[in-house]
Amino acid sequence: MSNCNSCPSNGSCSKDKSSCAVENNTMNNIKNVIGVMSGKGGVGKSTISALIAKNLSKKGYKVGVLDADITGPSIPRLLGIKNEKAKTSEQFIFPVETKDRIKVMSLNLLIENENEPVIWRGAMISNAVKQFWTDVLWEELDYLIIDMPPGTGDVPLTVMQSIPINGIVMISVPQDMVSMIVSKAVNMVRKMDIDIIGVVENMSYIQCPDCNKKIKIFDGEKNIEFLDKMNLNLLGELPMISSIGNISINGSITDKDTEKMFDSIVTNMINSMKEKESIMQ
Ligand SMILES: Nc1ncnc2c1ncn2[C@@H]1O[C@H](COP(=O)(O)OP(=O)(O)OP(=O)(O)O)[C@@H](O)[C@H]1O
Repeated sequence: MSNCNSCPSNGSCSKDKSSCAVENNTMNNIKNVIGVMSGKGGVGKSTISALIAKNLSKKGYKVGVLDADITGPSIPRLLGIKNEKAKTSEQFIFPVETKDRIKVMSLNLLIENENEPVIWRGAMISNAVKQFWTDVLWEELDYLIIDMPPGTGDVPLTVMQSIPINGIVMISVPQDMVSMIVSKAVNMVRKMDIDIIGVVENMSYIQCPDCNKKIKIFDGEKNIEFLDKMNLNLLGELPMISSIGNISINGSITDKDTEKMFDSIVTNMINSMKEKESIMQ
């Protein structure tokens, strides 16, 4: 199945073919693969992966989400899939499609009871992620969003080695931004020769519901210095707000201001990818 012609990185890849560990499924034609990553857990990586997919789909793109967070799979719930299960044949695994036509693959769509924990060793988890790339029939997609496992361990490494990721969106919270945790994740991605599209600063501030004053809980200035030093592009900031925290219940961001902010983050992401693509050509 290994085939450079069907690889989303074809044309922008500097790897020697013999050292490439990526197996592509020739039945799929995926134009862009975006990994959503964070240095540590709980910062909003899955929530933002789901929201990026929804926004891209609303913009008219064909979108898929691969939930590579095998031991903490929250993508189906965030995208409103409650009871559906993925079907399989001898050759393929078929993704479940949401109401807004987003194709989704997650371990929770393959197991009987979503409350059962996945008590697997690292190698099994890595194999499941690889299969989500090689065996799932994604067909034609403009964007495949990968909700990466948190941190810089074995599974994120396997994802980066076995899936041709075009770029990473790094999620951080302001307190973390200046810490070595984000630096570690950024350096790992760069060592793997993968582009960092930019950073989304989540839970950046809260807003007073009465006077609309923005309240920054953490000191933000050092974050700008940090981004500069690391040569990172800030795609945007998001408040800590119930309309983001409740998307699995409401199905989408319910207030216009936050929706606008999110829309501009996704537009920045698309433009940044296009810019880098045109530089490489
Ligand atoms: N901007 C936000 N405002 C309010 N709540 C948020 C926001 N972003 C994320 N949350 C909430 O924070 C919690 C953690 O989010 P999420 O599960 O997306 O993080 P994660 O980084 O993917 O975690 P994990 O490492 O467990 O996969 C969730 O309860 C989510 O609803």
